[in-house]
Amino acid sequence: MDQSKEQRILNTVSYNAVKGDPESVMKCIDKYCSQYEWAMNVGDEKGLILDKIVEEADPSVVLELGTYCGYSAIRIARLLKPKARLLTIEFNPEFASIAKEIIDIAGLSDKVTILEGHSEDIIPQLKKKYEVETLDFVFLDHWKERYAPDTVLLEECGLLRKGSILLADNVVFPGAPEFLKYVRNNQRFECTSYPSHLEYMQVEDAMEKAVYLG
Ligand SMILES: CNc1ncnc2c1ncn2[C@@H]1O[C@H](/C=C/CNC(=O)c2cc(-c3ccc(F)cc3)cc(O)c2O)[C@H](F)[C@H]1O
Ligand SMILES: [Mg+2]
Repeated sequence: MDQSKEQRILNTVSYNAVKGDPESVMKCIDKYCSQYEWAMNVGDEKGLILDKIVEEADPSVVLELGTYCGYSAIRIARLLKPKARLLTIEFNPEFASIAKEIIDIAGLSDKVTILEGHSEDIIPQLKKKYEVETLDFVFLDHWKERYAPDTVLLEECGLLRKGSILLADNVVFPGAPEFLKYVRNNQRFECTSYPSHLEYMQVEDAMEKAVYLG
């Protein structure tokens, strides 16, 4: 049976990237996905916005929803201070195993833990099973209609504290209208829009930052 697109992305990374160099892994994926096969990585344009927001936040505990091939996990983890860690949730076993290998090639396995399963099952386990107190930063990039319910779940589970930052990809395309409605009409969140473009395309997109005010 011929390989999946995600397997081909792993092949190009393992063949062309410099082991232990996150930047070269990112470049390799961006080059492949802009020249050969489009894939839903946050990409280099929105990635730069993500970088700035992560650097400004300098988070110790990060949660990502939707690992996919691990591109944004690498993008975030490469900026984290030594003791900081990133937990990323992925329910597709093929994607989880490909992401694990790509994150390992980037040399970031000590900072990144892939939690295999459904966000709505794993989020309630973060405190007890994964020793999380509260989350400093959450990157939402999974199924778009799950952004809002999972935000409510994070709050209900006591995982957000004053100043916790939520950053959501694709709020324009494919779009996350319920999420935008929820956070923008909620005085417990301070929202900022970051207009950009869909990864590797000219199509308009944006990311939304929602800071939890407690
Ligand atoms: C719902 N709970 C989940 N728990 C754990 N893993 C999950 C969960 N839900 C999904 N996953 C996991 O998270 C990933 C899903 C990412 C979804 N992303 C997109 O759809 C998405 C789509 C486009 C896009 C743009 C234009 C176009 F023409 C077609 C597509 C662009 C983007 O940047 C995206 O992020 C993964 F695949 C899935 O297993
Ligand atoms: Mg996305």
